[in-house]
Amino acid sequence: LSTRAVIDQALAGHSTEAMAMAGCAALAAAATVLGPSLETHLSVIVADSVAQLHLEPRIQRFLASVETLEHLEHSDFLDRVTVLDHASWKLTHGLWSVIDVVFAGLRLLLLMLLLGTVSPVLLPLLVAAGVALALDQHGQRGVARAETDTAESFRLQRHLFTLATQAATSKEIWVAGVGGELARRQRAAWDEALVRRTAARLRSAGWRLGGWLMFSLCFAAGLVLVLRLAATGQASAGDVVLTLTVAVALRDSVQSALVRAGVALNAGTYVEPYLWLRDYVARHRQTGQRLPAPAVLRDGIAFEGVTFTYPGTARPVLDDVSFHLAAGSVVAIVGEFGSGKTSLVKLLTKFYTPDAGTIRVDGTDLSDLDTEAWRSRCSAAFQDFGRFRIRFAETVGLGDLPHADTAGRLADAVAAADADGLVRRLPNGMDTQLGRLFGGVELSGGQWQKTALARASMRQGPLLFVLDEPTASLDAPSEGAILERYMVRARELAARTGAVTVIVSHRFSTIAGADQILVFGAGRIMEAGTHAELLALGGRYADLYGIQARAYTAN
Ligand SMILES: Nc1ncnc2c1ncn2[C@@H]1O[C@H](COP(=O)(O)OP(=O)(O)OP(=O)(O)O)[C@@H](O)[C@H]1O
Repeated sequence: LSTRAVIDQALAGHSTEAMAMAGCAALAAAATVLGPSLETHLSVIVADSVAQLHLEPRIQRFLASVETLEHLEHSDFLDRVTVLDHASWKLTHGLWSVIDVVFAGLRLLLLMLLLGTVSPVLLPLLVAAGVALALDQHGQRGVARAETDTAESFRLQRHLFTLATQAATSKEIWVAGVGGELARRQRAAWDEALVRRTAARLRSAGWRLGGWLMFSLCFAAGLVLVLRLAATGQASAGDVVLTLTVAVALRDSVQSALVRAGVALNAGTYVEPYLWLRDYVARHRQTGQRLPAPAVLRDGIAFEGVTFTYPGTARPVLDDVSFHLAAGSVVAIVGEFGSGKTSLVKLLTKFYTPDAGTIRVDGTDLSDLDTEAWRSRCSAAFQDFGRFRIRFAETVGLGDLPHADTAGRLADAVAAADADGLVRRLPNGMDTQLGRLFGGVELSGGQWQKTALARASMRQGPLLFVLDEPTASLDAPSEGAILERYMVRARELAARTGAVTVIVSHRFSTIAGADQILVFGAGRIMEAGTHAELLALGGRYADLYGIQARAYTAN
């Protein structure tokens, strides 16, 4: 507007007005340069703080508040988590772009009003710009769909990449010489995802190009019209300059609106999984009032006709299983690989719910107990134990967060896991940072297992103490020392809370002292009794025990 006024006033010989208008034009130009730069800085600051401080912890809290672990088997859940991985910044930045789009729209509207002051015939250009935007958004939606649809291939590619680059797995890959094959599979998974994503992006570019061409043609026609108006004296020289200036600004504005709309729409790719996840968690969070866990166990834990099948599979891994774990007892579970031992432990810790039958804790259905309250009375060391690369004291303290800083508790837990010698060898003792990734000390498999055992020994009053293959990565002297300590600990816990200690093991030497031994086979209990009773029975347990005993003797 100022530019048009400068030209028209100058041509009319009004130099003072022309100077004043030139000043206005300079101010407007300065604002145009400063505004976007300030906005960019502000958007980065806001996106960073919202993403890191609020969104990522929120997504983690979502995931942590699902009652069971069944969701980890659902591919639609995993697809969304894959899309959301590292996406919080993009999501926040994208949402900021929605504000940008609104302002870009207002700017477009203003430009069109300016054109309207030259001739109302130019106004339909706004419709042309709208159509161009709509075509662009249509293309972007296709890209978003392709990203969600190919999330599984993408996940496979990431998984294969991680396998090939992590120290633990790359050793096996190196020795087996399958690096090339894994790279080929990784490439195939990546290609599959990339082909669909690229096709969607090319289609999207086509829609964008088509829309922009259509708009450019309309604008060229408008410009011809203004020139003809000027030729017949119905428009001034200032009008022609205004139309040309707006032409350039309009082109930039439409392009910027398209880009911003693209970013905002891309945020939609992350908004959908985020909202889906939020709804999923709301549906699967524990609802209603549940019963507290008992203070002490008096009767014990009973499985009554329990059947369980993993989600998405057909065959039950536990099939109509019934048994009683007496309060205060040490129960060993043995059986062949894949016979359902760990699955049983997962049901006990409420990671899954049975399809049929009931698990009772002192007569109360486990599903009626408050999940968090029950888990807070469980201690467990799993065979696929976590390797938490933080300070040694912290990795142990995670087992009982309220007492993570209590030196006495930590020391007892370390002693229970026979890890005192390990701590003495660490350069900074309990304060040693673990993991080479963070400049700390890397532990061996057995040493990591000891940290898991120590973590599981932190709680002083569990009702259920689970040791799933507790000594699989340990040498014979450590195994002996640890089992001796855990037997003592089991008796102490039994006296304190009536706790049941469950030991899952393939090593029969580790379980001979148990009060009850359950022998599993194909998801059912084949035999049950004490070591002496089962040997006298001369069945499966006696066979397996005999094989192991002969192997030890031969060694
Ligand atoms: N998350 C899962 N989804 C589907 N099937 C599973 C899952 N976890 C285990 N299974 C299957 O359930 C069966 C029982 O597995 P489980 O881990 O309970 O056996 P296990 O007796 O503990 O075996 P191991 O001695 O090898 O540890 C196996 O056939 C296994 O393939």
